[in-house]
Amino acid sequence: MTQTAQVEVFADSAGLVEAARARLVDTLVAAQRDRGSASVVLTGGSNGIALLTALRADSGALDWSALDIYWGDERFVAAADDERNAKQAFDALLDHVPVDPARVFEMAPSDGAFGDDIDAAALAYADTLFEQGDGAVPQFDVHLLGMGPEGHINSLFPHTPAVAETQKVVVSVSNSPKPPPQRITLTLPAVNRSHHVWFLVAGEDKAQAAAAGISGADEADWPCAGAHGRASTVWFLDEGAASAL
Ligand SMILES: O=C(O)[C@H](O)[C@@H](O)[C@H](O)[C@H](O)COP(=O)(O)O
Repeated sequence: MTQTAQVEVFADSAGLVEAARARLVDTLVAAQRDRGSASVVLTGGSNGIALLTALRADSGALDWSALDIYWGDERFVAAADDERNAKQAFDALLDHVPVDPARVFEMAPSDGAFGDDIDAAALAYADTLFEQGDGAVPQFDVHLLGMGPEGHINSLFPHTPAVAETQKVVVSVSNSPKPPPQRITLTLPAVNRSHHVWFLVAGEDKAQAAAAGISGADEADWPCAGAHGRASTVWFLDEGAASAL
């Protein structure tokens, strides 16, 4: 069932990142205690990566070896390209903590197993999700989301086929309005399998999108409005991003 969004406002981006870090550790540790393992979907962007840097410094009682790690979207570039969300995540965190490599599920790069066939790479990620979820997208414990000023989340941009997708759980995007143009992204039906969906949003330029997302605008206009966790939807905002609420 979709819950009402919770809104948490902090003085600055450092404050929201630290609050999200602490709550993420608590949520994942609780899932590991209850089920033996936990799962998280990572996001790119400055706040998403700052959260990973913070986790490297303090991950409390989190058992890194019992954590499944996914990505909500990826720039379809070469594996070594600094634009790649996964590369940034390895640099900030994953190269420095004892994750189980078999539990880290990256989207393919443009020089990987599928070469430049972005549709095959997107299909392969859907297969990975179905394998891990026994035939359905896993019910992720936490799906983290950054957000652009026009309300995009993952690589779901306003008024695009990707944000309107209702069947496929992973799609390719070949003309992203924000570079790089080629991306792979989870769709809203996949995001919305998550127990918790948490937005990490800072800056006054995001205020209108945050207000639209929180008040339940049309997701074609504001893709952020279409993402909901089954147990919680939390907006971690700084004062600038909260200024239009
Ligand atoms: O290429 C992209 O699409 C961006 O990386 C984007 O998805 C990012 O996550 C958000 O724009 C939030 O970014 P900030 O956290 O830096 O505001």
